[in-house]
Amino acid sequence: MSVITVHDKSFVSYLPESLILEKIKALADELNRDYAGKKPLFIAILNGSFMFASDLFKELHIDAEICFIKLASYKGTKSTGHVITAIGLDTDITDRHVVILEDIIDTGKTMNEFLPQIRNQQPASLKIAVLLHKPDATVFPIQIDYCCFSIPNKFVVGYGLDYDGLGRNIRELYQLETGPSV
Ligand SMILES: O=P(O)(O)OC[C@H]1O[C@H](OP(=O)(O)OP(=O)(O)O)[C@H](O)[C@@H]1O
Ligand SMILES: Nc1nc2[nH]cnc2c(=O)[nH]1
Repeated sequence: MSVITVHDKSFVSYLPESLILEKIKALADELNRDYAGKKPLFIAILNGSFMFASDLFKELHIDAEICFIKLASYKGTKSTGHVITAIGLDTDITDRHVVILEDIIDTGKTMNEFLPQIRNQQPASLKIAVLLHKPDATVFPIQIDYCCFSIPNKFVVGYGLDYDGLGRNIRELYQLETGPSV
């Protein structure tokens, strides 16, 4: 087990890159089957999902489009409770098969605030695919359609996820040594 320090906190190794990529490949296989002939539109939520979205999209072999929006609510290891849309949606999603890509659903607040905006635009279908889900931390009821890993309620960094701006470039996932995230 390796330990790293990011800012003032210690994190221990949790999910190796090989396992993350294996799960993403399995998810892509499922999406290739479920969305064949539907030309889905993937909406990736920046910043945290950039690595997940990139690795997943490379494994899709069907006709598919991707666009990006930027939502943010975390400061340090805690949710501020306010979800800010820093870059909004610039693509018409009416009658499109939409799949939202998120790195993590923790409290569920971000998704809970974003989903009504998407539903208002009447997509043909709407599904959510996440790399990580913390079921014990989720307080807003979100239906997650595709999930790579259910994880305990501990703050994680790496593979696109940050602690106060740092750690996104770490290839594997690390977990805070002690304590819950919120
Ligand atoms: O379920 P929740 O408790 O709302 O947490 C999930 C959100 O938190 C992270 O975003 P963050 O606000 O850290 O922004 P970032 O992606 O730019 O790091 C993550 O990317 C999700 O969007
Ligand atoms: N980096 C990071 N961002 C989050 N946003 C919500 N939960 C988390 C988490 O555990 N780690």
